[in-house]
Amino acid sequence: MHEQRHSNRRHSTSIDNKNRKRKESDIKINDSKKRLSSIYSNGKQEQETLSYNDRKCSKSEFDDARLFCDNCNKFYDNICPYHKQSYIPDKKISKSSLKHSQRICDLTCPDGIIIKASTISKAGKGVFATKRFEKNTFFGPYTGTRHSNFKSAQESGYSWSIADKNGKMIYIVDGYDPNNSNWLRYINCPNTVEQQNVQPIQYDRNMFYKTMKTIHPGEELFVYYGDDYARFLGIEPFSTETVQMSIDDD
Ligand SMILES: C[S@@+](CC[C@H](N)C(=O)[O-])C[C@H]1O[C@@H](n2cnc3c(N)ncnc32)[C@H](O)[C@@H]1O
Repeated sequence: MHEQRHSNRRHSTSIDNKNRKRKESDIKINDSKKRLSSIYSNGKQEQETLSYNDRKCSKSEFDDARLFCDNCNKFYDNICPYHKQSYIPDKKISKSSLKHSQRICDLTCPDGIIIKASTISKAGKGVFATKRFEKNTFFGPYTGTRHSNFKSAQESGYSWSIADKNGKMIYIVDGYDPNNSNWLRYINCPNTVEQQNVQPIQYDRNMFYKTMKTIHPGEELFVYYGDDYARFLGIEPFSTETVQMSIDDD
């Protein structure tokens, strides 16, 4: 799997180093968002102007610059030209207007998303829909501190690893810090395969979340963290190979 949820802890670097890295990663995230939103928000026009490739991709050819369409069961260089997909970016916030007690991640929820106590006992907070979201709606990207300290990622409980096409980790994105992360950090792991309604998609070196089915008002969002972390939470692993790279079998 390209995506792996790690259990536990943060790393430490100097403040300057941290700020510089944060700026660099902000630029990269913005590029990916622009790509995804230009593809999705302007889909019709893009379909005419961008060339897309409907060649089916094998696992070894996995390349996160392409997007998988569940309906066609194929990868495309850009948006699937046949099936509707949409992208909902985070709510924009002005850091200067933040009140003392506010945490940045809590303010990034887009319309139709709220954070409150999870339906899973002792799981803390979770994310709920207050309006309907269609299948194939993208959210994100997942934001956080970027580093490559596997051990600290393991201890954080809020980390995804971003991998190259050979499965080698490029970096970890760690949403542990509530002031350097977004609302996606609150999405819990489902206890059963039926509960799962969101899947992680690595696209353009960022982690996005995509709805796997229609989500109705009142429903909690759940993304499977992977077998290892499921075990850590005491959940019977049920890897359904839902990640982008692995839905390409005949
Ligand atoms: C990425 S955070 C999710 C947000 C977290 N609930 C919170 O309030 O900040 C992952 C942590 O949430 C809790 N969690 C997520 N899914 C869970 C589940 N199915 N059962 C128990 N705890 C869960 C665990 O403490 C886990 O380390």
